Amino acid sequence: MMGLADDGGLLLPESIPQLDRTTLSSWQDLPYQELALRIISLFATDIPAADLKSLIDRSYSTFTHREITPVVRQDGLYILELFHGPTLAFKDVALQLLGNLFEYLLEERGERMNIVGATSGDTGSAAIYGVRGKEKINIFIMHPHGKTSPVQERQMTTVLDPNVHNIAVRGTFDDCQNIVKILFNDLAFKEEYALGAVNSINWARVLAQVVYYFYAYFRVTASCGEEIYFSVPTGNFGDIFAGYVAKRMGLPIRRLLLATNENNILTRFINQGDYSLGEVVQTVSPSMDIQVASNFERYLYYLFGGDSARVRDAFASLARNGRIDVSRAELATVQAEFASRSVNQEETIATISSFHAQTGYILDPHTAVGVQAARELVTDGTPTVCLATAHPAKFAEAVVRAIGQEPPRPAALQGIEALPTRCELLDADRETIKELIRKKAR
Ligand SMILES: Cc1ncc(COP(=O)(O)O)c(C=O)c1O
Ligand SMILES: N[C@@H](CCOP(=O)(O)O)C(=O)O
Repeated sequence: MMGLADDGGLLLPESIPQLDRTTLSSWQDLPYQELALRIISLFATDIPAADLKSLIDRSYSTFTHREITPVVRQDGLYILELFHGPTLAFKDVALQLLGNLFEYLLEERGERMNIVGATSGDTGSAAIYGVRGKEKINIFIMHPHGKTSPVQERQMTTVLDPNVHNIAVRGTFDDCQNIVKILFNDLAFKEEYALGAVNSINWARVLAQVVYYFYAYFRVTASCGEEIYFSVPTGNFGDIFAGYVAKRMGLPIRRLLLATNENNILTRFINQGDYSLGEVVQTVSPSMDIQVASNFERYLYYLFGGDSARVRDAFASLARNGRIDVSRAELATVQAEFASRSVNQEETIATISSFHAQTGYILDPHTAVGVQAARELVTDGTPTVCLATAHPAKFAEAVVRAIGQEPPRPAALQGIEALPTRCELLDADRETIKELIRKKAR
């Protein structure tokens, strides 16, 4: 419920449960909701099992596929479709649940909450759909003005419920995320306005995303013990960090393949140990146009052997010198756990095109980044699951460039251009955003 810890750091569980082969085998055939209950219960020990079950069932009843996150086989790869929720991106898997968890806990405590979030396109609409119309919740979402896809922007700004406030910020996603962190670090403001977080700084977001790594693993392996790869298109390091948690819990993942677009700070880190900030580049996979990968801090905690003081020093160094350094031995650990490729826009468009030509399947540009990275990195025949993080209809322009035709539009997007919108255009300035929250908070 608190989002960031009071010292400005990200929260983690005290310990990560370890699963043995027998437990894993007994989960092999569970439906998604049942599996979610088993995994989330290991962490959410303060919510009675019957309540958690009903929250999970309600959250996934809004998905249009009965399997919630089905896996399909295409061109020798397994595609984990994470876009069957209300806003057609993987964020729905966590945010449908988070909206209901917030409502449940606020009701229990007799409290209200003002959510403040940042989005490069997908978190925003998924969070808005997760909490729209909820009595005790107000939501403020900042997106970088003109830098999301047109569909992403409309999915947010056409929601007119009185508890929803969209802010187009003159700046980048990093500016928006920075303002969120500044507001959460202003403890007096955080307390006065009861701020809540929907970004992956909220541990519950990561936890809900852990589930589909298990679900996909069980779909593509015959027995527990076989090792596989996951290829994850990455921006804020949240989704792939969920995979890392699954691996630490004992899921047999040989390596996580981290795929970036031209905003490749994480690829440079994994391949050369170079974590140095650059300028944000606008690409055809806009949701990954991020330099400061928020969850990287969580990974560093484990890489540094649980030494929080070193994590704090690393981020002080980032603020001072624009870079974080690790030792050779630590880099070797990183490279044993991850492999990485940066895929540029031309390659992304070419991947959508060639994949479509070979299979008839249309990839969205973010998924295409992950597919291309997998094609380059997997040379040993190990089964590989590529996370399909969004539906291609959210990024029609890029798809048309690649295959010369629009992807089919799901019902959720029909007529969205004709709907009225509401949004405020503001500077990337903390005081301006605070002022708006003061005016609209309930
Ligand atoms: C469609 C899509 N793919 C990939 C990503 C990257 O995920 P993460 O920021 O968790 O690394 C995002 C943004 O979060 C996204 O919206
Ligand atoms: N790509 C994200 C950026 C925010 O990431 P989050 O996972 O921390 O919420 C988006 O689409 O908004």
